[in-house]
Amino acid sequence: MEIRARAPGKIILAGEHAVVHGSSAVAAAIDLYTQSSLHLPPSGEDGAGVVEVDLTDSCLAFSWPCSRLLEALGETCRKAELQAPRPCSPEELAAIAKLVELHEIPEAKIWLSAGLSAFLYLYTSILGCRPGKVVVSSGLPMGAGLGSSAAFSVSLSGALLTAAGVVCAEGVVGGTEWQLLGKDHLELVNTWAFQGEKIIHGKPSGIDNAVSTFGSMIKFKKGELTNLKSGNPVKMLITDTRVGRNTKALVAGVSERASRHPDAMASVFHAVNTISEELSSIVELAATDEISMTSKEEKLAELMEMNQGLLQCMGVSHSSIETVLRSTLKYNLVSKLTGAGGGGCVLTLIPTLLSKLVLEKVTTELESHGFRCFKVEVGGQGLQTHRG
Ligand SMILES: Nc1ncnc2c1ncn2[C@@H]1O[C@H](COP(=O)(O)OP(=O)(O)O)[C@@H](O)[C@H]1O
Ligand SMILES: C[C@@](O)(CCOP(=O)(O)O)CC(=O)O
Ligand SMILES: [Mg+2]
Repeated sequence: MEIRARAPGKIILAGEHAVVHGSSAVAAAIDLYTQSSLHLPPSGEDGAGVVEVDLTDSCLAFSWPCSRLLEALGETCRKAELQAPRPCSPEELAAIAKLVELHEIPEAKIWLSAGLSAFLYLYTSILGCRPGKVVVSSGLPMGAGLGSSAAFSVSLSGALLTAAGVVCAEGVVGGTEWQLLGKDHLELVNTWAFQGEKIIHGKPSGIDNAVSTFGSMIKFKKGELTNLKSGNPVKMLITDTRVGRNTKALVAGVSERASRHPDAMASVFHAVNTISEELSSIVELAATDEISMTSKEEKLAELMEMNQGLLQCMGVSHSSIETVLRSTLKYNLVSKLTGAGGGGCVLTLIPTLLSKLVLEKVTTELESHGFRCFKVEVGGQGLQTHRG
C-alpha cells in the first residue's frame, strides 16, 4: 500500500514572533509543497522489520529495527490515543534523541536531527512499531522561513493518520490526482502536526501548521483561526538570502529579550497585533471591491514596512535582510522578512502596476548579491492526500 500526502509552505504577511506571545498574525499558503510517501508492507510479527525514512532533499536515509524502537519506546510504540495526541514527554524525547544519535548525521546537516525526532515521534505514536518506509521530498527551502518544518509535520501526519484509518479523503482537487480531507479530519491532522512542530521549534504558535493544513489566507491569534476571503491575491516576490538560520533559536532569542524588557516588548507585540488586525481588514475589504487595488497595495506596503521595523526591534533582522530592503527600496518597493528572520526569506510586495522591466531590474540586482528570487501563488489549498 502506498499513501502520499503533500502539504504547502507559507508566507507570513504580518505578525511572526509576536504571534508566539499572543498577538494576531496573517499568513497564507504558497504553492511549494513537502510530500511524504508512505509504503507499508502487509502486517507481520510485532517487532520484525524496520522503520525507514528517506530524506531525498538531503540525500540521506535512516532506518531503525522495529525491535529496537519497541525496546526504547515501550508503551509509546504500542500506539497512542489517535483522536487526542498527547505532548511528547521529556523522557520520551530523550529516548527518541538517543535513537536519532544511533546514526551519524554529517555535522553540516545536524539540524536534520530535530526533523528526525519529529518523524520518530509521529510514526511510532500513530502506527506503533509497524515496519514501513517514508520517502520525503520538498520544493521548499529548508530553514528559510517558508514553514518547511510545519509542511514536514503536516504531510507526515496526513500520510500516517490516513494509513491508520482515522482520516480519509472526501473530495478531489480539480484536474489533479490529489484529494482533500473534511474539516474534522484536518483538525485532527493539525493537532498531530502541532506536536511535531513543537519538537522542531520548541515553542511554536501553531500558525505554520494551521496554514499548511487548512491552506488559504488566515488570521491567527492564540490558536484561533479566521479564514480571510482575499479576492485578488497579493503578488509577492520572495528573496531567499540563503543565510541559514534556525527558528527554535530565534524564537528563544525573542523570548529572552521579552524577559529582559517586558514592558517595551509588550508594546512591540501590541503594535504588531494592531498591524495584523489592520492588514487582515484591508485584505477582506479588498475582496468586496470597496477599496481600489492601488489603495489596498499602498496600505499593505505601509503596514509591512512598519512590521519590519518592529521585527528589527525584536532583534531578528540580519545584514542580508537589510541588503534586500535597501535594494528594493531603490525601486520604491517595500519588503519585510517572513518567518523567523535571522537570514532566510524576505517578501517584496509587487504592485499590480509595476512594469516588467522594473521587476527584472530589481531581481537582477538582488541576484547579484547571491540571493535567489522566485514568485509564488498565494492562498491555495492546504493538505492533500493520494492513495495508490
Ligand atoms: N524535508 C525535510 N526533511 C527533513 N527535515 C525537515 C524537512 N523539512 C523541514 N525539516 C526539519 O525542519 C527544520 C527547519 O525548520 P525551521 O528552522 O522551523 O525552518 P522553516 O520552517 O522556516 O523551514 C529542519 O532543520 C529539519 O529539522
Ligand atoms: C517565528 C514564528 O512566528 C514563525 C516561524 O516560521 P518559520 O519556521 O521560520 O517558517 C514562530 C511561530 O509562530 O511558531
Ligand atoms: Mg519552521
